[in-house]
Amino acid sequence: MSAFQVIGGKSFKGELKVQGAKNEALQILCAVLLTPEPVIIHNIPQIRDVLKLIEILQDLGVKVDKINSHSYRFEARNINLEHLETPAYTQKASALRGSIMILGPLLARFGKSKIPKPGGDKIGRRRLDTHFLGFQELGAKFNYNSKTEFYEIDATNLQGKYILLDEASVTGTANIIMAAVLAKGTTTIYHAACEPYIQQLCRMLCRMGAKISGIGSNLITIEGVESLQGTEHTILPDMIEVGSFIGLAAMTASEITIKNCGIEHLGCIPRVFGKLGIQMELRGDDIYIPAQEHYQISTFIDGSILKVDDAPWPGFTPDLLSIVLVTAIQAEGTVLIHQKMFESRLFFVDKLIDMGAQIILNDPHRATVIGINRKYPLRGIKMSSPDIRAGVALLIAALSAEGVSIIENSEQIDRGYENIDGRLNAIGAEIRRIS
Ligand SMILES: CC(=O)N[C@H]1[C@@H](OP(=O)(O)OP(=O)(O)OC[C@H]2O[C@@H](n3ccc(=O)[nH]c3=O)[C@H](O)[C@@H]2O)O[C@H](CO)[C@@H](O)[C@@H]1O
Ligand SMILES: C=C(OP(=O)(O)O)C(=O)O
Repeated sequence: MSAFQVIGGKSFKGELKVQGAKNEALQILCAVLLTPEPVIIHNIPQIRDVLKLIEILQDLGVKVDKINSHSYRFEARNINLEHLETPAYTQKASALRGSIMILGPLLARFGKSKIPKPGGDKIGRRRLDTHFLGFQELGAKFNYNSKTEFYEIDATNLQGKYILLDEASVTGTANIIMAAVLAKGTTTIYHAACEPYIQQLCRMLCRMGAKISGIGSNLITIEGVESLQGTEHTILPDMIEVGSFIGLAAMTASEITIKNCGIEHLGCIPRVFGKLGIQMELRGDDIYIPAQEHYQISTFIDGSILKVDDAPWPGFTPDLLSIVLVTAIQAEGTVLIHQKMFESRLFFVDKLIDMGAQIILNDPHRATVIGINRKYPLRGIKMSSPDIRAGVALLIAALSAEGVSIIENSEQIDRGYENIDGRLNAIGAEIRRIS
């Protein structure tokens, strides 16, 4: 287990370049399985989850060539489905959440697939019903082996259909789209997730020859085609990283320019951080954040306490609530954070309270932050990162705190943030990897 040692209490100045989006990369990488032709992908973040998924593809027989630091060429011509029966597959596929999205493409192209219970953040129950109910609607047979904890699907002939999704699941929508592009006839998916990364997946599939309409809405129509061809695709900047850097700048009173943010794809993210009183200037595709000693949380129009909650896109992403929460600690004012989607994502506030933050955990879904308005700094402590976003929230808290903090289980942070220590140290942070 590795750890970060953080010497906090400093402000930074400089530029941070946003990496390619983790959650888009996981979808796009799975889509290379849909064609025997080469697919070139640019802006692939070099993070643990993505590199693990690339390994799984390689193990399945995909030819992978690294073109440069963030671009790869994939060719899924010879796929070895027997690999799905090996212990190596079980071990690797159960290590991350995104592996679930190889199911749709394998089902579409080869008529069968299986996967162990996927991993990912331990942030509460994460059901997969939407994925399998969708595959079943397309005519697949589904079996869950509770002994081996394997989900298995089989289909000789996928047939397009009207599908009303159980919930607007992001990976569920991606999986069903990828199964439907090669199905016979027309599939209509209603209550589809519609975030920018799903839009990116659809656009890439259309370049490969798929026929998809309704992109960007929650009603997607897909006319199945016989086969797909190769393409070239560039992954968008990671919106969760953009939000994380906005929070970091505010908490540490730093002057930071966040480069290449993909502003048009950020939805309400800048506005939500704006409600915490953080000033931002949009400069082309960059966000400039001046050093701010003081930022004040706004209230609702009637003067009542601000609430920030998550919702499927275009609502506010649940992945940034931990960052909003930590950022509010040094603001003036009060905010209620309501994490509706996940049950166990707010427990990390215990550590923030140990550091001196004024937070009440109302229940597993809600926490009230009473901003301390820099009356005193947080103090460094030893803690452990429970998930990617709580990990980064703790890192932000540690960078703002007086003294030394240790963040154990820093692999969690590496799952989603590329060389975070190197990039933050380059603008003045003091983060050291220890084991
Ligand atoms: C690899 C990947 O892309 N992971 C993201 C993906 O996970 P993932 O696709 O696994 O998440 P889902 O969209 O399926 O659902 C997330 C959670 O929200 C609940 N839910 C979902 C939709 C809804 O309308 N109501 C509701 O309560 C689900 O039951 C589940 O507990 O989307 C999540 C929600 O944006 C993000 O946190 C994850 O980072
Ligand atoms: C919850 C997340 O990831 P995953 O779905 O991969 O666990 C996340 O990126 O915040």
